[in-house]
Amino acid sequence: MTLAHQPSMWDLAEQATLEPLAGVVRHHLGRGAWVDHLPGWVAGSDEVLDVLLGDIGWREDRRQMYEREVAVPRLLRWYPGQEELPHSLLTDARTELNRHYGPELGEPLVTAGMCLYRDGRDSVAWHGDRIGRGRSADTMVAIVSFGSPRPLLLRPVGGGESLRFPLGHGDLVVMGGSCQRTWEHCIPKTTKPVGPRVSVQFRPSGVA
Ligand SMILES: O=C(O)CCC(=O)C(=O)O
Ligand SMILES: [Fe+2]
Repeated sequence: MTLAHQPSMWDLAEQATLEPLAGVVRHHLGRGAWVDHLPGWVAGSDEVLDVLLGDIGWREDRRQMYEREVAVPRLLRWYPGQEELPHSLLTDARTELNRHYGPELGEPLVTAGMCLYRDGRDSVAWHGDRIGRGRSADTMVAIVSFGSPRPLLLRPVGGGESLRFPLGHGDLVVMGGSCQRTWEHCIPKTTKPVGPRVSVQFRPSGVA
């Protein structure tokens, strides 16, 4: 007799699941922007992180910076709507987000953009997701975080005090309303010793 095909207690305990989205809390930022935050949306996220940190086709992007071409300080993986996501939990997450936000958004979240922050030197600078319709129309960007906690900072376009949303393993944050036009967001670098973090961003098609 072999035990090889029996699920162990460990496997059972590690199954990733989604908590009810009803627990999400909305923060109105002003200027028609809001952020929904649900820490611990995904329970048992370790197995999802394991898959995301594997060989799923991460690539380094390069950008022109003045005279020089430099590496963007994070790895990227883009899933157009038709490509199967690397873990079924992520497919379920998109379905649940669409069930919850569909009536308010009026269209589905389709694409999944992923960022891998290898350590505290990786980051994303202040920006709004304004490629496509985010430039001119209200939209939503839903982000699920896996791995080491990193804060998402938001500040009003044109200046003002910044807000800080800690994003830990399994946490959900949704930026909605005018957020991409009237506010900017970033993931700052840190000198603290942090492990890798993967963010999965769901967006409607035509928003990036
Ligand atoms: O990693 C995050 O949570 C944010 C990523 C982001 O803002 C972007 O890729 O547009
Ligand atoms: Fe962004």
